[in-house]
Amino acid sequence: MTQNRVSPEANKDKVVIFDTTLRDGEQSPGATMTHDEKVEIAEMLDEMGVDIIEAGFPIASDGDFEAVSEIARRSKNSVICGLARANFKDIDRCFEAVKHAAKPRIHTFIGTSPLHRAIPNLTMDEMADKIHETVTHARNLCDNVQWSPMDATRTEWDYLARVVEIAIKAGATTINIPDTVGYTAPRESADLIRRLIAEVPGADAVIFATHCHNDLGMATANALAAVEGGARQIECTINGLGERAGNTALEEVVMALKVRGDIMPYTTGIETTKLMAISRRVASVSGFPVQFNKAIVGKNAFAHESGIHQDGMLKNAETFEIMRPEDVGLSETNLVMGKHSGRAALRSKLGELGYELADNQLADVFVRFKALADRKKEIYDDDLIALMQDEERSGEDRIKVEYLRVVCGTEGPQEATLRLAIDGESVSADATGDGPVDAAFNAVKALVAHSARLQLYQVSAVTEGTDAQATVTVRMEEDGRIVSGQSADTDTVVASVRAYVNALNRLMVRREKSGSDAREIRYTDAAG
Ligand SMILES: CC(=O)SCCNC(=O)CCNC(=O)[C@H](O)C(C)(C)COP(=O)(O)OP(=O)(O)OC[C@H]1O[C@@H](n2cnc3c(N)ncnc32)[C@H](O)[C@@H]1OP(=O)(O)O
Ligand SMILES: CC(C)C(=O)C(=O)O
Ligand SMILES: [Mg+2]
Repeated sequence: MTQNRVSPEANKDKVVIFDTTLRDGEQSPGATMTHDEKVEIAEMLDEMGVDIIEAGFPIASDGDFEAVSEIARRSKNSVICGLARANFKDIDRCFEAVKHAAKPRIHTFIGTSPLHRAIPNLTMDEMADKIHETVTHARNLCDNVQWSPMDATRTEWDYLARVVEIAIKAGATTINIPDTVGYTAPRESADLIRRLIAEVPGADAVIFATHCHNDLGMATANALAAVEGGARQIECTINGLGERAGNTALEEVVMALKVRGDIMPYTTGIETTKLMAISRRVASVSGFPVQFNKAIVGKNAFAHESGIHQDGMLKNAETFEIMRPEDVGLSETNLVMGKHSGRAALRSKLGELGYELADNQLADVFVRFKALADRKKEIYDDDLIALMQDEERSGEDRIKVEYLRVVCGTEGPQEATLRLAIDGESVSADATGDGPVDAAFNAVKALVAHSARLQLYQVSAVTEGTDAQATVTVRMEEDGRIVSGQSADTDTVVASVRAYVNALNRLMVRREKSGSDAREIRYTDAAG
């Protein structure tokens, strides 16, 4: 493959990492991030060496446009890309946002498979013309243009080859081949890219990219197979976040290329020691916890419990570990934290976990840390992460939990007394319910009436033991807006109410963004 004009970093040995956590990742129902959260994640991606950040879909909303623009303005090394449909209005809006970056990219797409061609009701020829005129338009604005035939893996070969050639002739510099519905399999993925590169005129002048979804659990395998076939850009997300079952996970492809360089001799520019910190941050802001057995970044990815494994690990870690935990950012040192620890140890431990705090922030966190240490004998890394996440979530909130008391036992109904501060004003309510969580949630509803429906209530223990903190995730939907809230506490009911209130705070932000009255208080029986 010859070197690409606008991606000089891409060459036959280097795989360009294109992160779409802030665009495809954010399309996961409930994974909406705030403006500030997106800017922060983009800065982390830039610092860890991601080549291209797809920062959003600028035409989708003013909020998306502002976020892409600010990410573009702040970008240091990464190319900043925005998504646009195949029309001039989307493309112009996209360029307006990404043009602030030192290295902007427009990514325009259209569904080319028979199923997707039927939606706009275009003939093959009409769609081919549209592709030519929209890619030409994008290229007239920006010298870095990516084009995607959505649902490429279910598009007829002849038509796919034809439209890829049209896009290249019109000036696309990267051709992305999306497996939009996670339908392909590794051998097919490799063959498709190989054949496009071999048979489409002009293919050797552009970079081919792969964008895989995980519907059949093959997103990582398909992306790596595409690289074997000649793709030199992998589109992926942190923690594999994304539509339905998600996208290829960035941490998986990057570590697979690093660990198996013997059979896949390609490099990436990713600083892998930053993987854990960004994974935790994305889990926190998206409200999507990482599954315990997730490759690379799951809680159990480097944990060994059974005797034979522990014995092997003690004698030689390579017996049961193919990568070193420190290579993905897990700490080597083991500072034991508890009620006797001071600020210096706390600062050092939080630094290892990816949190750099100013003195005043440390002072606040220290108070909460001591309160937790009074209730819990040992404070594990996960406890500290949960505490930090709680601290960040409650910062700007309009509704705060001040006091909760619940009476529960064998004889129902259970009773809850709750005091909230809403915009600084304290309000209280008593409520009953079928169980302590139901009673407490009814008290929240009595104070902050709303029509959002509870979609998910999930509790998991952060660590072991009966004094473990519980992490609670609450997901709610109102008028098509889906929001998630999370919290952790040694008291499950307290964590539940804080998670519920966290979701309500996010709902208010979403209402503000969409122009509806954020203060509007509505009560319907459908609530919860
Ligand atoms: C596989 C993917 O990930 S594709 C990206 C998916 N991401 C998103 O959709 C998130 C952001 N989307 C949005 O906010 C909204 O859908 C908007 C603002 C883009 C459009 O909203 P609306 O104008 O209300 O349209 P709506 O969402 O109902 O339907 C999509 C429209 O886009 C058209 N469309 C879809 N893809 C394309 C495309 N690639 N090129 C041109 N038009 C397209 C559809 O035909 C439909 O057109 P119609 O309104 O004339 O029937
Ligand atoms: C917009 C495109 C690249 C996409 O996300 C998909 O096809 O999955
Ligand atoms: Mg996708």
